[in-house]
Amino acid sequence: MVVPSAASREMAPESLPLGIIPTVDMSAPSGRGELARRLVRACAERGFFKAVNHGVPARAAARLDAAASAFFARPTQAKQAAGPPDPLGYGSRNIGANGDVGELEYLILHADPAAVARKARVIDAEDPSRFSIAVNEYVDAVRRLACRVLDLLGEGLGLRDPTSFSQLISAVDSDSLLRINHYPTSAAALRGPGDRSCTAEDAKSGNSNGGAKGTIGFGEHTDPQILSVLRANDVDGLQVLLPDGRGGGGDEWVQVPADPAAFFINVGDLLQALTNGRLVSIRHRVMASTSRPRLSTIYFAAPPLHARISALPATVSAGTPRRYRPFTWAEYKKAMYAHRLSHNRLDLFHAFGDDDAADDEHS
Ligand SMILES: C=C1C[C@]23C[C@@]1(O)CC[C@H]2[C@@]12CC[C@H](O)[C@@](C)(C(=O)O1)[C@H]2[C@@H]3C(=O)O
Ligand SMILES: O=C(O)CCC(=O)C(=O)O
Ligand SMILES: [Fe+2]
Repeated sequence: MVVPSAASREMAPESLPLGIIPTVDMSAPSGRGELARRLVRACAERGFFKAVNHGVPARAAARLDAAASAFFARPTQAKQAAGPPDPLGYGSRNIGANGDVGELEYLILHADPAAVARKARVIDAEDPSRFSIAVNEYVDAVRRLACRVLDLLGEGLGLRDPTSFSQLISAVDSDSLLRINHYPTSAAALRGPGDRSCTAEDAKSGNSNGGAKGTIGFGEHTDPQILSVLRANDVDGLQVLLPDGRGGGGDEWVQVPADPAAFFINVGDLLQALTNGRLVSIRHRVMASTSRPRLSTIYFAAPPLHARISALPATVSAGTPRRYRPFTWAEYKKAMYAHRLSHNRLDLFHAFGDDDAADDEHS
């Protein structure tokens, strides 16, 4: 386990070394070109970065947190009216439908305002529009941030159309989600009699319901979508797996120090496929805290279900043949829901020597 030093937490000018946890100043003090290059470096070498001066109003974040905290403070029975997750809705401990368990409760919402309005009726029966307004305002702000990041990545990668990625997530029928996770201090509050907590060792061995130390809040996985935009309160817990050679000495879990004013942005599986592996979808997990509850919100920026995901021409060459066969997001989602959280889903879509010419940039 690597705990970054205070120096690596400080904001670095765009040209300085990345550091274990790259920090990117989205106000572009060194110019747009430098910002685009730094984002590409961070997403290619780490798969994630911490965004500061990101432009998301603190008021939008505070309003959403207040609405979420009010929901999680409700009696269990009232919360269950918004579940079970199908896969949208309220869930507790069970993650997905394949036996994964974590020490959390959560809400998964489709980011579309009509879907939010429908769910708001059971989430805040007293004043559904209060909940919808908080979610819609927040989603608008984080979608804008995600689009800015994707456009800069498109520029930095030299795409023929640098807006190719952001177009996918801003389509009216985009399948983006908002997930709000609540990790209570007393995990026992979520468990029934006889249930045990899930440890890092259990999660590794596929048995996510064991005992002992190092309790897993949310087991290791990659995010399947294009880009994930995460914000959490001041409670640590998020860890990322730095692949061999990047942290020095083998794969290593790195603790990401909490910063409620920042966003933590990671590459999803689809962006790895669209860039032919140039940008990497990083494995991450959350360890449960024993002292204070953690509240986190993640916007998963996704394309429409029918979108065809195929490596963009700028990322395919004779020396770098296509790594994944083209697929639709609907096809990928089907595979993802059929597997455990920790499964390497992109492996299911390997091209195996198929080095056809790349498709058009608009998939
Ligand atoms: C075990 C599962 C939960 C998950 C769907 C899956 O079958 C595999 C991917 C999981 C994940 C991880 C990132 C997001 O939190 C999530 C909403 C997603 O899109 O993929 C979850 C899914 C879920 O909790 O439904
Ligand atoms: O709750 C968190 O901080 C991250 C959880 C996560 O990775 C996810 O929901 O996909
Ligand atoms: Fe995740």
